[in-house]
Amino acid sequence: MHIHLINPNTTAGMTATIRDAGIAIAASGTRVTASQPDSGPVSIEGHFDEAISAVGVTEEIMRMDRESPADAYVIACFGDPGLLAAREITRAPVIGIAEAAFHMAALISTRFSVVTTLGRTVIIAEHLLDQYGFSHQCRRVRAAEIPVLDLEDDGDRALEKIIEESCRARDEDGIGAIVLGCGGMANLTETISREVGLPVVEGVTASVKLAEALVGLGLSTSKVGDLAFPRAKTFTGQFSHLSGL
Ligand SMILES: O=C(O)C[C@H]1NC(=O)NC1=O
Repeated sequence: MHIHLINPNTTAGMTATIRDAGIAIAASGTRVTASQPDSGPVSIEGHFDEAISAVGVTEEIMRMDRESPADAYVIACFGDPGLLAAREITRAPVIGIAEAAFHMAALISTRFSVVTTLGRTVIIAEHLLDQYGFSHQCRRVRAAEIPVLDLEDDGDRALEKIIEESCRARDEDGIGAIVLGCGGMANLTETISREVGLPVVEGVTASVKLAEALVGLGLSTSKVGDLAFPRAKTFTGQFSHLSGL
């Protein structure tokens, strides 16, 4: 099977980190590819960045479905930008890394905390916890206070701060697991788990395994109701190419 990972920000180095983590966890019969939009924010650190990146996510899925259809798609940003829109435009399963990580964490612990990047994005994870129905199991969404691209540009310091915040969560939150709140943390799972002494759930790898399960079960996105393909209509301006889809 073919799983395609989409990094919604436009930083190729982070796409490579995401891709390598996906390849490492994939089953022997699974081919993992990855891409990022040509246009959009180099990092996603708030509501505005999320909104802009959602267009790039849907464009990437439409491009792949035209050129090299995947059996499943993963949106590899912890805000799950464009998730439902993406599910409308393809038959393949589409998994957001936050939703996947919450499900996996809930299967191995009764309480978990999330450690993400900047404090201003905490509310985004809190909104998703509420939307997906995991608020009662998540004790707290914490921020290591690192800009997203520090994961690429200042990795050692970023890792140190993520571990520090994860240890505070372990000591203060009464939890059994940690969820990593950024696609760019996809290569840090084992190190953080070893240093903190708790199971660590990371969304990219969780998504790949969930995608394998869905495809293996022969399940795809329902085209009945709200996730049916969009109603054909005229689009104007920079989106005119979407007319009549
Ligand atoms: O929301 C965040 O802090 C993390 C999110 N931003 C990004 O560019 N990739 C992500 O996973």
